[in-house]
Amino acid sequence: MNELSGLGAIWLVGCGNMAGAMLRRWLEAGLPPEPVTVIRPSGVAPAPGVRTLTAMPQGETPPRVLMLGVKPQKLGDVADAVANVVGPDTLLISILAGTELATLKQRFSKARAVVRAMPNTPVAMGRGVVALHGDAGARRGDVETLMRPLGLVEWIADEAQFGLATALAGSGPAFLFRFIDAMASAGAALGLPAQQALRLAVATVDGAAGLAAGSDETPATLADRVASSGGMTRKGLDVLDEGRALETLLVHTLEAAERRGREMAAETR
Ligand SMILES: NC(=O)C1=CN([C@@H]2O[C@H](COP(=O)(O)OP(=O)(O)OC[C@H]3O[C@@H](n4cnc5c(N)ncnc54)[C@H](O)[C@@H]3O)[C@@H](O)[C@H]2O)C=CC1
Ligand SMILES: O=C(O)[C@@H]1CCC=N1
Repeated sequence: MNELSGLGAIWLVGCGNMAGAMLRRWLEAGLPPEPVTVIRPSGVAPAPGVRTLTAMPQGETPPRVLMLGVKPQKLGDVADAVANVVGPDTLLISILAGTELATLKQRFSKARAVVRAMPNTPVAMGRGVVALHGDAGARRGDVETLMRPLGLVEWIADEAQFGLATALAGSGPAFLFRFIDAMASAGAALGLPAQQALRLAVATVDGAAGLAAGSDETPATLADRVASSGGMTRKGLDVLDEGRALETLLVHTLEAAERRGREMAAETR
């Protein structure tokens, strides 16, 4: 039996881009659709066989797993209905950026365990990242069973670092998409046909990421291997490295995202 099929009833409250990507991957990885209930305003099933409702079911056994997948700004809209359906056997997982564990525990005090999960969109391919924080207790194994098919799973022990992990890995795909665009635009600005530059940029980032992921060498060593002595690449690296230009830009980028996470934590407290 697939490990995912033993998890019991799973309810997803909100199923847009992110929760939808997680669900697609779970189904692909062997989660049967029958135990899944999706609660979403459209009532449109995100996948065949998944029970899809426009409002929280009433009078049913509390789910074993309930995942909150709405925007943080919508937490207040769904919180009372969710609090009414969680039970002492429910593992509550929140993918809301910013919203703190203490806020979730206070709102959903009946839940057996409360965990924050921060996925990113490549989970749709099983090549994402899921950062986790919380007191899963005896349900830790269930959390890991659920998240493992999505990609790299990392527990973040200190919640103070969860916002940074969110900025790096949760928001990270967006920053990399910008990087791909910037590489392509630079190539086009200097004379390559735009579509060809984009194809080259996407394939280069894909291949380089695969090489970094599959290698025991550090990215710095891999970069040195590309940069032949006295060759072209070193001159390009010198531009990125001058005054730590790229690193400084990324520090500012992560800081800005993390700062917004802290604001959202306060807004949902
Ligand atoms: N998009 C991303 O890459 C990531 C998003 N997140 C988190 O995931 C959550 C959702 O983000 P997205 O999927 O991007 O947004 P989204 O807007 O695509 O999804 C939110 C869904 O919630 C539904 N919804 C709104 N009100 C509802 C209600 N009262 N009851 C049930 N469902 C309701 C909407 O119809 C929508 O489908 C956010 O809290 C965000 O912080 C976390 C990690 C990455
Ligand atoms: O932008 C956001 O708030 C969420 C968190 C990580 C990715 N999307």
